[in-house]
Amino acid sequence: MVDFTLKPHPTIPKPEGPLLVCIMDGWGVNVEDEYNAVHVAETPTYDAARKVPGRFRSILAHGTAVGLPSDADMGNSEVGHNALGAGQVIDQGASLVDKALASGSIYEGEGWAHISEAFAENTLHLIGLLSDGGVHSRTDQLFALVRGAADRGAKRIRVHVLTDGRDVPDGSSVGFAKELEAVLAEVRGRGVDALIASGGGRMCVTMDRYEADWEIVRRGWAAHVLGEAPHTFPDAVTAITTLRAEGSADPVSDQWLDPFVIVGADGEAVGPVRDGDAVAVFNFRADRVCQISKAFEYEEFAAFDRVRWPRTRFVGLMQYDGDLKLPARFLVPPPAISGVSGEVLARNGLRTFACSETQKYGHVTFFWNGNRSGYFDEALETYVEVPSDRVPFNQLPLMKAREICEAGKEALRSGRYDTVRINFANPDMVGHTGDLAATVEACACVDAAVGELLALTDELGGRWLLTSDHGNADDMVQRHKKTLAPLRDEAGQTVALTSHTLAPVPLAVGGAGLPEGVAFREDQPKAGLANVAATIFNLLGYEAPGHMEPSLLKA
Ligand SMILES: O=C(O)[C@@H](CO)OP(=O)(O)O
Ligand SMILES: [Mn+2]
Ligand SMILES: [Mn+2]
Repeated sequence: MVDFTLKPHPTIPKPEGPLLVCIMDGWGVNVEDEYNAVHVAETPTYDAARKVPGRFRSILAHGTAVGLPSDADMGNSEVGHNALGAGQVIDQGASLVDKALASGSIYEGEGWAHISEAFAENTLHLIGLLSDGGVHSRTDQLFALVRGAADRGAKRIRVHVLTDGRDVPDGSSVGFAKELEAVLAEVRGRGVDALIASGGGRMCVTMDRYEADWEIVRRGWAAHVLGEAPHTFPDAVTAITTLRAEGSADPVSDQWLDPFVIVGADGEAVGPVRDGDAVAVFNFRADRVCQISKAFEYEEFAAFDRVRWPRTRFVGLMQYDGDLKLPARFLVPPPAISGVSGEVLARNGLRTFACSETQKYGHVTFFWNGNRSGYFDEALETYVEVPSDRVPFNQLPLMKAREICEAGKEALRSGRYDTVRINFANPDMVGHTGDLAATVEACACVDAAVGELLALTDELGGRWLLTSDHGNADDMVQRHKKTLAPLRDEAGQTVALTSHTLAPVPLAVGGAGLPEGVAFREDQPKAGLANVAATIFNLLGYEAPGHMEPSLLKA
């Protein structure tokens, strides 16, 4: 049972001004070389914070420290914000799916029973991100599901693939498509009619998030469900290699492949979705599959014209939104995240302001609150979303940092909030483009905006905590596994790294209202993101709640 009562801290008094909590998304602490955009950028705010003895350290943001299956797993926004907001290390989706596959329990639940009703007479469609990145999905889990369905009576399987190049190297989607083809050939050998049916790049097709651009989802619906796309191909490997060479994005990459449909010798799409079919989304992470789930599941739906809405047996690999019960049926129960800091604050009458731009809006609200889409107490909380641009973000590395900064300042000045929580998306979203120069600019923009927020917090006699959710901008080049030397292509150019990194992230505290003796303790060298929530309670003048990982402050 969670005890929600907050007790005053014995030595740290409540602050006179507000507490600013600032997340610089994708800002890691890493080797300081020319490929580290954080290091290359002009960052006077960050540099000053780093110099204060006892008030700067790094914390772990990847692997088992944040509930991922292994320490080879890079961190990501979902697990990062879950850990930051909950103050607990929670077994995350990827781990839960691994366990359910290993024990076979995935085949015993209501979700599997629901889809397996369609196996004898209809088609099972599997839709999701095709890579081993482990952020949204993993190919080994997809392959297990294909084989598991074939073993359990599925007669016809169609896979709809979203190419990655963001959590894994650009160009790797060809290899993943080949691996999937081999698994499908294997089950065809057992008499199952199994094919890849459609696909497209994850940033262009289906995997929009937080309703940034429904057109992305509409393109996916057209390809997966209606069997319609601007490009048709006889197979997925041909589709991906051809579109990589000739697609319409500039530059074309796995992330931005146009939608495509696989057609048979007769020119007909091999796998549109029909009434009575089963559809399973095989991503475990929620944000980028909520919208496609709504399109399948909701009878009332106005986001785009579906043209045709097949009545399907729909499941998610997990339930993606517990408040919305979306989707109603799922293969693996999602992590139970309770006693999160947002709820503790609300139950104690403390007032919260949270803000980011669309791309990260759900990160500082939904993920922060343990995957809950609503408020704990609307009277005490204000959430503000600044609409994101709809361009590849290296074109506009400033993104919405100015608008977010202004919204944050207004909230700080208003005196209406005990905590003001801000996420700056730039280092992460620009880092994912692989464009080093633009990412350097992104880091500088964020540093400047953070500088203004810290200065105002000081002026108001407040306190601040500066951190991140995982690395990204801190390493922008793919490296030789052993020597760590940058990889180069045939032309001698270094090969960009578009993914997150395994780097730890900064944690800095300060503010004119922070009593002098407050500093980080030295006995928690392995601390991670889950230690931040308790630290925040201390900064607010309270003892850390007992169910959370310990605070990192001594006072
Ligand atoms: O863009 C995303 O979906 C992921 C990377 O796959 O990034 P983040 O975890 O930072 O949201
Ligand atoms: Mn992130
Ligand atoms: Mn990211």
